Amino acid sequence: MNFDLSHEKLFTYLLILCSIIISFGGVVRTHKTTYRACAVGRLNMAAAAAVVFRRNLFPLKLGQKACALHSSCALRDADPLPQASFFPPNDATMLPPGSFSDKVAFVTGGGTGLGRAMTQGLSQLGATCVIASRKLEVLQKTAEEITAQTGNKVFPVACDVRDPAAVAQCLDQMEKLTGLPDVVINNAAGNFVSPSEKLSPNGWKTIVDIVLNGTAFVTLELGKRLIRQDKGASFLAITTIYAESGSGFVVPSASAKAGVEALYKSLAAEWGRYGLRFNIIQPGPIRTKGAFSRLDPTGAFEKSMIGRIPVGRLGTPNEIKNLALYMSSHYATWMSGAVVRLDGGEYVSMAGEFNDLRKVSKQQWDLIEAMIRQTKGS
Ligand SMILES: CC/C=C\C/C=C\C=C\C(=O)SCCNC(=O)CCNC(=O)[C@H](O)C(C)(C)COP(=O)(O)OP(=O)(O)OC[C@H]1O[C@@H](n2cnc3c(N)ncnc32)[C@H](O)[C@@H]1OP(=O)(O)O
Ligand SMILES: NC(=O)C1=CN([C@@H]2O[C@H](COP(=O)(O)OP(=O)(O)OC[C@H]3O[C@@H](n4cnc5c(N)ncnc54)[C@H](OP(=O)(O)O)[C@@H]3O)[C@@H](O)[C@H]2O)C=CC1
Repeated sequence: MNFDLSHEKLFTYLLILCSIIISFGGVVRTHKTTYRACAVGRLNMAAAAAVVFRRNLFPLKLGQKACALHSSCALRDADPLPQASFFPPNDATMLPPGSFSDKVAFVTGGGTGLGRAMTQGLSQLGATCVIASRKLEVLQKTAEEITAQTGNKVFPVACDVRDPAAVAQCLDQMEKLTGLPDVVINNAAGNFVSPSEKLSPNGWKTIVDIVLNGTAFVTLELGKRLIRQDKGASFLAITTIYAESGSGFVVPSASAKAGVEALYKSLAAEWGRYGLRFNIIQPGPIRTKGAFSRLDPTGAFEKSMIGRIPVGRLGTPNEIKNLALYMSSHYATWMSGAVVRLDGGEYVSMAGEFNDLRKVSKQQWDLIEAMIRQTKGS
């Protein structure tokens, strides 16, 4: 038998062996600690798998091997590009204090990630907020933290937006707590990367139910109630840049987000007469736990993602917050049916036929130019 134990392979086998030993070590310990130790072992296995996966996709250069021994290093955030120093994110809240005084805001998925940042901003500017999603404990923690920070009340309400009856109950609860909202942000979403040939009908349905049906249930139910009470409001939906282009490997999300955009543009046209306006933000990649754990779980793609963003870095939740606050505020009452892309230029950079020519060096350009000039008259 021919064992080809190159340094690379030996290293990988050792890593996996260590992980197995650690997880086995956990199992033979006392009954009470078994679960936690197994979980640690599983995490090590996952980290080892991530390292192996990433190394296969983007082989490490010599001298970087020691880094791969540590899982946190293997999954380390990718660095911004040099030009990012021209474009530092400004996380300060942009609108004047009190911009949302006496306003009520309803944010789905407001307990985490971008939803949390938008809720924090609305609350800081005076709004009373209601945040809704499935995990009440997560919502409660966020609500307590933001309320303590801003002094304005944030109410957590458990709600699975896939269930229209649960949505109606959640809005009943909201009406009792705060009355109907002035600002609605449909931010809740579900997503995962998967080859489409591996998608089950329920996998498809789960994403489309959260993203498209969930947004529709919340928007239609709230819209009807607002119309009945003759109350105006601003609706904002958070979609994504690939709602426009489509994208492989996230096909249910792309399809559902495109549906959300059609829903919002249609209602902007139909329900303006009731004092309701509808707008859309398409964010580019922003590091949140919810998104990155499902869309880049190994960390292998972050560097290439940053590489195609002209601004040279990922976005921040606060950048989305500032845009969302403006679009939801009384400074933007003439804005309806708008789709605003906030992505550091990633969309146009991926779309342009010749944009890869960025990689051509000065010397190569001299050569190319000479070749083109030679064609004169031919
Ligand atoms: C890197 C960033 C760059 C760009 C970002 C651009 C856009 C980002 C868009 C986003 O939306 S990011 C936000 C992501 N956040 C979330 O997804 C949070 C909520 N997600 C969840 O709760 C789960 O991930 C969920 C969506 C799977 C829903 O959880 P639930 O418990 O309701 O579902 P199940 O676990 O029961 O699964 C339902 C169904 O789906 C199949 N499935 C689940 N995961 C996968 C997978 N990875 N691959 C294939 N299929 C999957 C699962 O097997 C079930 O189907 P079956 O019943 O088995 O047929
Ligand atoms: N981060 C990014 O790079 C990008 C994000 N986006 C969009 O931004 C928005 C926020 O994403 P992000 O903050 O990154 O990710 P998160 O995973 O942190 O946010 C998703 C939120 O949706 C809630 N949610 C999921 N399923 C349901 C459900 N059935 N009912 C009610 N709430 C639900 C989750 O709460 P819970 O689990 O408690 O239900 C969670 O708070 C999403 O619309 C996403 O598509 C778009 C482009 C890029």
